[in-house]
Amino acid sequence: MAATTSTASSSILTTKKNLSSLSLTSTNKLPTFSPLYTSSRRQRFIVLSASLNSKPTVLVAEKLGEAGINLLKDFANVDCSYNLSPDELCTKISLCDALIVRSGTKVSREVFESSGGRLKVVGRAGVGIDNVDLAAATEHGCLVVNAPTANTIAAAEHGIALLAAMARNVAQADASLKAGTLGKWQRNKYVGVSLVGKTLAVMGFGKVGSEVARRAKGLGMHVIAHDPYAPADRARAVGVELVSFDEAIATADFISLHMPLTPATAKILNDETFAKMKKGVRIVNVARGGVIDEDALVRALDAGIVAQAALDVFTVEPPPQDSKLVQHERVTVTPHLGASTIEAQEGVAIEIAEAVVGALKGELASTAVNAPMVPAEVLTELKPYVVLAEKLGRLAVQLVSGGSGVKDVKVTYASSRAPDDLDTRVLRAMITKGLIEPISSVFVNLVNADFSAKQRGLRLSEERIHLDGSPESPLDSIQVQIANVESKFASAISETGEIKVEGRVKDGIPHLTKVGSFEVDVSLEGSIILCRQVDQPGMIGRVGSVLGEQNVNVSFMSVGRIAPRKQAVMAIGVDEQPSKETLKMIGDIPAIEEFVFLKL
Ligand SMILES: NC(=O)c1ccc[n+]([C@@H]2O[C@H](COP(=O)([O-])OP(=O)(O)OC[C@H]3O[C@@H](n4cnc5c(N)ncnc54)[C@H](O)[C@@H]3O)[C@@H](O)[C@H]2O)c1
Ligand SMILES: O=C(O)[C@H](O)COP(=O)(O)O
Repeated sequence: MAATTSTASSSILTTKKNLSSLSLTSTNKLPTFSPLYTSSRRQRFIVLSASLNSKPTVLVAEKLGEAGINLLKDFANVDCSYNLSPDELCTKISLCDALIVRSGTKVSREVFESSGGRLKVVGRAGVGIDNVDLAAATEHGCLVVNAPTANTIAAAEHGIALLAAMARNVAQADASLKAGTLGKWQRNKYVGVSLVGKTLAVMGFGKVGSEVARRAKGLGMHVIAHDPYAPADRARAVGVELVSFDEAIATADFISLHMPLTPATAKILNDETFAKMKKGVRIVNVARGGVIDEDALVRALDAGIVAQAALDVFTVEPPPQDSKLVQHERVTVTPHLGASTIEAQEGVAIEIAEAVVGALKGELASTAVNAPMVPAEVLTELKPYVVLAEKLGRLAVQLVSGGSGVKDVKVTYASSRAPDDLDTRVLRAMITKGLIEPISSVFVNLVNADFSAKQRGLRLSEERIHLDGSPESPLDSIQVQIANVESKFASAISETGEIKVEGRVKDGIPHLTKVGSFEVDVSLEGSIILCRQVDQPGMIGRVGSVLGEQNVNVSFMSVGRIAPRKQAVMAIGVDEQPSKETLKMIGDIPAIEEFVFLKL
């Protein structure tokens, strides 16, 4: 097994890679829904341990399409409670496993804190997740999923509708004509501007922005776009030139906003940027109100820099009745209707219901927002290694003697695969779970593993050893070492002074293959007793008969020794937890120098 040691070690604290999702494992605190790991041969990544008739509860806090509600009802108890106050939401949430919202509900830190750990998934029936406190969700191990595609066309169509309506004063002329006895036939007042040949700057060339661009080109407009992250080939495919922010705003006759609201985009249109625009520019916003400084927009309208604006979204929704912006004669407004078509709402409802049900079942969510997506085929391949990783973490931490804080953990993956071909994020998260859960009441899952480690001051570094050989299986072995601690089983300390456990997957079953410097081979099912003894005939029989007499079923036994008749470590897999008396009887066998019982 010629090995070339390579690749960087990465710290769990400093890595930029997000954690991968998403085992919805839980503590036993949940009365209705409690997915747990199983160590049976028919192992699934996640199983639901709730009794068959106890369904999870999903709170739908804003109107959701019928098809989505029906999908949810097939799997869960569904509570449709619309227009809850923040306090009512916080009260209800402690009884819910999942929450579904649109943009009208603030899912604040208080909501996660009030859930008492029961809330496992927040589903945003739409794109924007700026109303969900993502940091709080992650800290509470709550997965956030959205429905990013089903309302794209509706939003793009609404953008085009506002663009055309604004250019031709449709809303203003309509209001004027209908204004009761004062209604006027004002043909001269509402002369508009043409779209054809005008330059439209699409700010944010993502899903909605590119669909708006496509449609605007169909209207004969010259379309440019600004998006620092958009690939050039996507823009080329639509026939759009990507330009800088300053060029976009300085050359556009029309500006259409399609970026998310982030700290970088908040109030991106402000006094300074309005001043750089062409006099008479027209602005459409179907993205988020917060990307415009609304007071600055009123000033720019009054100064004649901005001729007109058409807004579907506002910093505060609904905006105040007396908002100067909403009441402005040259501003067209709609109450956040971008996604509100029958078709889009049915689509969004189905998309989010499927994502939430999938997440509650413990399946991978492809629309996870606060956890990276791991392709299903990668996860399928890694499944037994995921179990191995968690169990090695559990074993290693149980070997630490009480009082010594676990801070420095090194994980070594030996693999014939190239580093780029092996995504270890899931494994790292599961080792973290294994390390933390046996010594705390914290519930660790793939969403909050990095955060939980950081909170406890746990530094986990990773190293890859590249092996020669066929890269057919993803990993040869995983080794977990805990430095700067003492062990309650001295033989677990390696030559270099760390607690060391190593494991492999054999025929799909995780095995413990090394403890300290001793080679062992015991399948990681049930629990394990490790004994150190002076190697001599009859030891297996003696320990085996104590366990047999006490009705403890032995599933596996293996002895690793330095040399014949020298010290040896015996690893015994047991199905049941031996009583204290049984363990004492093992300890009393004269040749046994030390032993430890470890729960998997
Ligand atoms: N009014 C509505 O009802 C409605 C409906 C759907 C979407 N939206 C909103 O529209 C926006 C776009 O949605 P989407 O589905 O196209 O999202 P998307 O993620 O597909 O696209 C957003 C694009 O913005 C780009 N971007 C990020 N920062 C930027 C910056 N500083 N400058 C320029 N571009 C930047 C991203 O690279 C991305 O390409 C979101 O804010 C979403 O919430 C509103
Ligand atoms: O981000 C979105 O998906 C849109 O703003 C739609 O929001 P809504 O679901 O509240 O209509």
